[in-house]
Amino acid sequence: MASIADYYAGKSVLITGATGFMGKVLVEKLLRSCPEVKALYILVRPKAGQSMQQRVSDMMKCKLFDRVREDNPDFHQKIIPISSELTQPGLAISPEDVEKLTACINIVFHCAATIRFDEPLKHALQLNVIATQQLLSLAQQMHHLEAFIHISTAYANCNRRHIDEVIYPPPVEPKKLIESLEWMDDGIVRDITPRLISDRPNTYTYTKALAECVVQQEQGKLNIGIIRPSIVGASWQEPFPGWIDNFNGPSGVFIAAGKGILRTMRANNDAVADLIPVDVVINLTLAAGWYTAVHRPKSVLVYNCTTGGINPFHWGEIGRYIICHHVMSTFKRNPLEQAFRRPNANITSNYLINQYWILVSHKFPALIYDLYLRLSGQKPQMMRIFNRLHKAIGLLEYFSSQDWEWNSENMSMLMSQLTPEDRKTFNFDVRQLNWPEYIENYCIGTKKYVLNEDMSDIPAARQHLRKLRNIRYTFNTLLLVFIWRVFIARSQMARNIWYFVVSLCFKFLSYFRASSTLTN
Ligand SMILES: CCCCCCCCCCCCCCCCCC(=O)SCCNC(=O)CCNC(=O)[C@H](O)C(C)(C)COP(=O)(O)OP(=O)(O)OC[C@H]1O[C@@H](n2cnc3c(N)ncnc32)[C@H](O)[C@@H]1OP(=O)(O)O
Ligand SMILES: NC(=O)C1=CN([C@@H]2O[C@H](COP(=O)(O)OP(=O)(O)OC[C@H]3O[C@@H](n4cnc5c(N)ncnc54)[C@H](OP(=O)(O)O)[C@@H]3O)[C@@H](O)[C@H]2O)C=CC1
Repeated sequence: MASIADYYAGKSVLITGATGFMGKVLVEKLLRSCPEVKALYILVRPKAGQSMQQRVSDMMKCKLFDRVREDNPDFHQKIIPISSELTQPGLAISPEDVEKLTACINIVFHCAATIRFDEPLKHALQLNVIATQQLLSLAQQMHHLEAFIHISTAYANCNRRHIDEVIYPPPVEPKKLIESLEWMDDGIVRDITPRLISDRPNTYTYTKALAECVVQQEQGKLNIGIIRPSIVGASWQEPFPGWIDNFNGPSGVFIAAGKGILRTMRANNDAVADLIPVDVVINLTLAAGWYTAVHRPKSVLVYNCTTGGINPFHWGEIGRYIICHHVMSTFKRNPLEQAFRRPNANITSNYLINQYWILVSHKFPALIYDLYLRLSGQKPQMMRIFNRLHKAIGLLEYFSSQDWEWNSENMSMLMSQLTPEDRKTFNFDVRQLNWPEYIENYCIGTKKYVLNEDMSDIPAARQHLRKLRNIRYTFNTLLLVFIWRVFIARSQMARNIWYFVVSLCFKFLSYFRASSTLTN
């Protein structure tokens, strides 16, 4: 049977979401490990005043593509950007481009989505559901399409505890919801959103569940695979360890902890922290594309792409071993620049303890720092930063406080279908993942690739941490002296204890002085 790289040789691939975190890794891996691929058509929109061309050329300059650039400096010739805004009718693809795509595309990878947890329902529905529907109808017109791979999320059905590799009945018929929301104004939609999403935590997981249902309904004659990754983190091995480019999920938490801002977070110690490295997800996605095209399964195959059932790692372990020994020591060895305080974070499942630490370790220092900023004529900002952090952490806590069990038989089945060579090139065997090492590289990756901090500035960052330690010692000493003074002034007993301790110290001192004079 042809290897994965052989299969992709000469093929034209369509990718949505190629400018995003996972899309970029997908493009890079295809170019590097399937160098004979014919062309990658990527749907891109202009954004933030940048044209489509500008965005794509910026993307190709990214460090992620260093290895590909080394192998083939002309790799950009294989990338063909197609202007598209997925929220528009017909995905806003020009008729000429539609003709081009329908004539040549062999495989589609649909990665684009809004992954914001606080996205208004109408917009999340537009992008995650309606755009998927439109892309499927475009795919139906493609003359040479062999496989359509849809990226979903392992949390699409997070209202269940045990999640099989099946498409569950939708919470509501997607077409009916689309029709109903069409005539409702944004205010009404906002009011009914909590009732609609019901036992799901946000519009993201809700619309991703609806999208899976749409994929099933619109399957027609297409060969479809659905990939459901859990919490996608930095790369494990490829193209180099620790590559990450965003603040989503754990990355933002690690950065906030490394900056000494985040000191406490609520998580269930015994729950599985189902992180999955981005290169694992992409390797599985490419293998699934190959399998779907070659084996043409009759029904949609779903791949739960998770680690919990295979190589579990718990939030408690993160707290005890990783946070204490790795996140903090990693950041102390390779500290982030301009930290607010020395990194030191704890996770707890107890609501009240967490609230206590939020007050003592978040709000109180923020208040003092803002006071200092005000007094020195600057604009206060720390409280605002903490309010945003609390909002973000509040949205993540749903996922760190509960446990899910995913069946991942299709992932194992797919692995068994690969040649030994492909198993190495497209490795998604998470049994080999060493968590402490992975988390360490992840933290360094956030420093290098998200914050773009220079590793040569580490001595200055360490110096800054020492300065923060001295500030803390001075502050704690002053606080102690102040409390003691207040206490002494008010209590005769405290005064007596104080005089007793001082006279004891004097006695010891004179004893040692006398004994040292004797021995001399
Ligand atoms: C203590 C120990 C720790 C132990 C580890 C615990 C880890 C727990 C993690 C649990 C993760 C669970 C994730 C579950 C994932 C489900 C999987 C998926 O399918 S889906 C995938 C998962 N999906 C998600 O994860 C999405 C979740 N995120 C959201 O939904 C939103 O970001 C938000 C609502 C949280 C905040 O919205 P909003 O307030 O509007 O803020 P914006 O976003 O608009 O950002 C504004 C600006 O701030 C910047 N910036 C951001 N963070 C930081 C930072 N830490 N620092 C510095 N800067 C930061 C940002 O770059 C931006 O800059 P610019 O571009 O303007 O220049
Ligand atoms: N990250 C994670 O932890 C997880 C992600 N997933 C799934 O993986 C997929 C990729 O996620 P990820 O890469 O992290 O997400 P990103 O937010 O990094 O990327 C989203 C991509 O979608 C594109 N996009 C968004 N809106 C539009 C639009 N209106 N028109 C055209 N393109 C648009 C973005 O383009 P632009 O650059 O123009 O904004 C970007 O390329 C998603 O389907 C997500 O649900 C699943 C599980 C976990």
